[in-house]
Amino acid sequence: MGKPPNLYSFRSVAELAPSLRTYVLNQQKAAFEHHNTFRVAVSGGSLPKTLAQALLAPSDGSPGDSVDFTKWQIFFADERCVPLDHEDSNYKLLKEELLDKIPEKMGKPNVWPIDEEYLDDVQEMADQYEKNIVSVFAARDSVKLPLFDLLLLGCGPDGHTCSLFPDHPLLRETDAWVLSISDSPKPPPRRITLSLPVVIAGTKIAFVTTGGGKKDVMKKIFESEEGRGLPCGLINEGGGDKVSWFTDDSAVEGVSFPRRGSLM
Ligand SMILES: O=C1O[C@H](COP(=O)(O)O)[C@@H](O)[C@H](O)[C@H]1O
Repeated sequence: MGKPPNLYSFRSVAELAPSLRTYVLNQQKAAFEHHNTFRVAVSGGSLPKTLAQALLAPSDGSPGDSVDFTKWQIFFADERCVPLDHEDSNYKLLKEELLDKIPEKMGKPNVWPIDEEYLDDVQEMADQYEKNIVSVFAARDSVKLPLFDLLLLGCGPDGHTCSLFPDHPLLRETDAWVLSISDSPKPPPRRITLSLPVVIAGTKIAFVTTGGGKKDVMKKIFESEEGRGLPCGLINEGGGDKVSWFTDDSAVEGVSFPRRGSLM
């Protein structure tokens, strides 16, 4: 591995949110300068709530501290194959936590939910979702990684991220960009997910991991060989210092190298 990932720890989610905001806005600025659009992949789970806390906070008025959702393309890093109004839907979660709360003056992002037409065919769902991503970027033949300017990810207590689970054969997939899974160990079993190479190729990758329920897996990921082989560990390994972890103190209790506080 080249340079190690960045690991930032804050006393609370309330203290983490402003730094996550600054980080996301820095990536927004870089992406706008590069291609006048911001291509983001987001996870479900605990992430949308913290993300909303970061992005919906009032601007401090300084140049650069403003979210321009009109130029955001939001995809799902993974999605459960359920209707969009189902309790398990990552889209529903993001909608309720963030999208529905965006004030008019921040503009509306372009959001890419799964197509419910393919709920009965999880592989077709994955293929169609990949086509959607490609449609935003051009024809697949001419599209090269990285697809995303920023991936905003969670980390499950077992070290999974997106719907990439420990020891699952999907971790070895290197061809397709969007994969299907029918045996997810965490319910619901049928899902689609970005592949490991797509995640690792992201321009920037941020994990947001909070709460004492994550401290054992965090210690594993950052301090053991076994943890380095977990999906989150593989992203640390492949992404190096493109990867930043935003955690609260309880999630990294006993982990040896978190830097406390603001990253700026
Ligand atoms: O099932 C999932 O879990 C992960 C982790 O969720 P968290 O609640 O522990 O943060 C999430 O990132 C993923 O999008 C979701 O489908």
